[in-house]
Amino acid sequence: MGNTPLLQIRNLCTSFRIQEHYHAAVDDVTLTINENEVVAIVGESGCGKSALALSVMGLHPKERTKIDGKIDFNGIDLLSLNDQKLNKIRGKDIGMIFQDPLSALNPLMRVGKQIEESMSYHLKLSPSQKKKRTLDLLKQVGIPVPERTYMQFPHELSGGMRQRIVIAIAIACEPSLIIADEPTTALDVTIQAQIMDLLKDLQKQLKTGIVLITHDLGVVSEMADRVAVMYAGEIVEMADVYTIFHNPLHPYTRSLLNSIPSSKSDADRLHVIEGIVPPLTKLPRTGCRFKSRIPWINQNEHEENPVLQEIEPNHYVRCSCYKNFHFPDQKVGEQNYDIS
Ligand SMILES: Nc1ncnc2c1ncn2[C@@H]1O[C@H](COP(=O)(O)OP(=O)(O)OP(=O)(O)O)[C@@H](O)[C@H]1O
Repeated sequence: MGNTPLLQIRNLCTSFRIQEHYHAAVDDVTLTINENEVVAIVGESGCGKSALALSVMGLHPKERTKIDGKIDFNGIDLLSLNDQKLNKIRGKDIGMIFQDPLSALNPLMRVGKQIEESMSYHLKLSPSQKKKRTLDLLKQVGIPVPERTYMQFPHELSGGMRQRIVIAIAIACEPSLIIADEPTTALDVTIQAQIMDLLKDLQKQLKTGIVLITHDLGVVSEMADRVAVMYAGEIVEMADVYTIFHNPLHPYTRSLLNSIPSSKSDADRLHVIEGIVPPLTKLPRTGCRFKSRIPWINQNEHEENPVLQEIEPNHYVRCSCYKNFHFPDQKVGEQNYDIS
């Protein structure tokens, strides 16, 4: 993992127009992804993960979206680019992998041609060079008989195989950054693990930076170098993956960790905070946004204007409510996570 910044997101606010007002789904997010680094963005549904990713890729509908802040990719200010210039970067320098491989692929085009198409747009290769590279890519993403799959249509492939094709397209131009938004959510559990293993291997080979968006902390522990935990549009905790798993501080992070299925005792399951992320129009915009989900905590434990504070080197937490936080059936200071 290098320390050269690849993507620098500064004070990003992404707001959507709902009726006549704009509501921020991403609210003042600052985050850096270094070269060859995997940064996971985690949080429940509706916390703003996809809104953040789509902002980086410039894929929000312009007429209903307002984006403020700065997104710097390799020294290029992405927010200042028009679609034509963004298209030159998307798919070439930034690869994308979305949740649903079927909707990411063209149902009417053979798999081989789809991979070649992305290369045609960005690379100057002869038809035979493109075909050779496509077959190599199919092999690289674990397709057993590349020559056959080259000629197949997406509907002839399983979900896992389709996601492998999407990954082949994402890496076709050897991007320095991949944005993977819930890359395995739509797949069977056994296939999920295979796809994550593939992504992990490719990341090591290609030394690509990855923004990995997921609500699955199991996936995070396998793959991420650093983790940003988002709640209600804000980052509430950010640290390296070891710290997040061994010394989580924000109540929301502690609760998410206890919601990981497998190997959790019944007691841990109790320590999962009830409720959901409020819809955009009902998000609290002042104070600690998590306050309403932990009503048993004394009001004066929360800060009036919580900001992300670096409480130890490279470990950031928002709001002082983490300090004396406990789950309802716990004593203050009692840990609910495995620190072995
Ligand atoms: N284009 C849009 N117009 C209006 N509201 C939107 C739009 N896109 C997202 N939202 C809202 O913004 C909030 C954040 O959504 P987002 O999709 O980023 O969440 P998420 O954390 O990625 O969740 P999921 O895992 O379900 O995709 C949600 O309340 C969502 O309803």
